[in-house]
Amino acid sequence: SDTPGTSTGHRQRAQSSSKKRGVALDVNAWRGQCRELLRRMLESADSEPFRQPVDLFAYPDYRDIIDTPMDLGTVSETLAVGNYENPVEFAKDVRLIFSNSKAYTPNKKSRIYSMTLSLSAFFETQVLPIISDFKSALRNQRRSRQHLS
Ligand SMILES: COCCNC(=O)N1CCN(C(=O)c2ccco2)CC1
Repeated sequence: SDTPGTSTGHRQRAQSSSKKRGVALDVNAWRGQCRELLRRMLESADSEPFRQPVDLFAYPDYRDIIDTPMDLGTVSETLAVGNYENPVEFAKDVRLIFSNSKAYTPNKKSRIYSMTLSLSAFFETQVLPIISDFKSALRNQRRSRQHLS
């Protein structure tokens, strides 16, 4: 229950504080969060077919069907060298891995495709808060910069 008689008054808000609603709105937090999400995906057995590019000698028709190959190793490298500007770009590449698998699979009961389904279900639950926290941080940053202009 509220402490009786407490007044909120005119609390001084530290200018530099970017904390709102208890969430540290850090526009750069997404990168470490995505790196950690990738690490957890790579430790899962379900990611085994998706850690490296597809072997075109093992799957000679792969490029007849798939225009833009993608794999978790490539995503990790792109993230590490700073070539994603935000978590939405990162998620787009990871989702490409799953859509490629769905497009290539000869049937929906294939073992590798079933691994895609469980890995993507895990990914989507984990990436959602990373993207929404980033978008909040961006709104907060623009709001605080706007009053400076
Ligand atoms: C050990 O991993 C080597 C690289 N990966 C690889 O060769 N793959 C993964 C991608 N892929 C499929 O998504 C698929 C769907 C149905 C059958 O395959 C084709 C096979």
